[in-house]
Amino acid sequence: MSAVSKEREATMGRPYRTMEPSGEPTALELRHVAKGFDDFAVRDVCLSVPCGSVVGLVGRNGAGKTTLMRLALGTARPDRGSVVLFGQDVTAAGQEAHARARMRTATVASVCPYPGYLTIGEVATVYTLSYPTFDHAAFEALLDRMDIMHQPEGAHRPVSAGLRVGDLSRGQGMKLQLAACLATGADLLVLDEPTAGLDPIVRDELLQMLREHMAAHPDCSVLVSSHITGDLERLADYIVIVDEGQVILSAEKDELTDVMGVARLLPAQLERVLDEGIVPRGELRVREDGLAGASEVLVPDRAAFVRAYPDMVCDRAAIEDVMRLVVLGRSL
Ligand SMILES: Nc1ncnc2c1ncn2[C@@H]1O[C@H](COP(=O)(O)OP(=O)(O)OP(=O)(O)O)[C@@H](O)[C@H]1O
Repeated sequence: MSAVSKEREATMGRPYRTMEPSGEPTALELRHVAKGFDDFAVRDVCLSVPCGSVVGLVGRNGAGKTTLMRLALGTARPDRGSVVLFGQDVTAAGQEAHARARMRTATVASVCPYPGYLTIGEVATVYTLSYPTFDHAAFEALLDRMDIMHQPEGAHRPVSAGLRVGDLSRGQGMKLQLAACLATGADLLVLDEPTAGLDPIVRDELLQMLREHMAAHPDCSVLVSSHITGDLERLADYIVIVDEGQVILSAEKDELTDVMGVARLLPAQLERVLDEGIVPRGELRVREDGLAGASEVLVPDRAAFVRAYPDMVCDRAAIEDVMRLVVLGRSL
């Protein structure tokens, strides 16, 4: 049996690389959080959102991303571990403390959660009740910019303030949510697939608004999940990959996209790489791609790999490549 096939038996789904806590201030930390359901469990998750950063959460369907967000927001309670919001352990401090810290967070859900009978004006009123900091003028300016409502000169109220949520398209509903979320002035935004099901133009508008908001509010922090990894490549400072309720990789985004690489190797080439040991053991993630027995190989340092093996093909890694290989590949 070759070294490759012997090693294949091990390691699917094991953590590949996780970051140590850096000691810098955080908006959110999950510390060794566990939560069990009948058929699913979150296991020993550590995750942090440094103040002023965007953390992108990725993973396949059912990996546990929404559950982690619910644990962060206090709509699910951990069985073990703690949730720390703005430096305070809200799990230990109880529900009231969590509710107070919660007022400094705002969310966007993947499906517009407001009842269809509410008008846009009533949505704004609900937000005003929940967030004393809610900025009406900013909300209306954002909606105006997104072509959901506009206020003709001399009119007392915007023409679409009476439009009902149920009459909005999916894209308009997501724009409405994001506008409301940004207008809260919250310190932590938790965005669960905010661009799912939107066309590229609307996605681009939403991402642009979010980037501008981050530029204008440098202390604002964001935890955002998405299956559209290209959006995260444009937005995120850190990437956290989740699988089967576990964090299997957390890293700076630039480390993934600028440092790692994906090599496409024939069996003899892979054997040579393994035999020579230039890449440390356990640092490669390998997956056969079915074409002529070749393998896709995630390498931790593309530049070093290309220097050592100039005859082999090694491309820049996209977040999607890293996720696929870390989740499905074997460690070698
Ligand atoms: N309250 C609950 N009771 C039982 N099971 C639950 C509950 N909440 C979540 N789960 C289970 O947890 C698992 C993870 O779900 P979750 O929504 O967190 O995944 P996800 O990564 O957000 O998935 P997707 O990308 O498809 O949205 C699923 O199997 C789901 O059925």
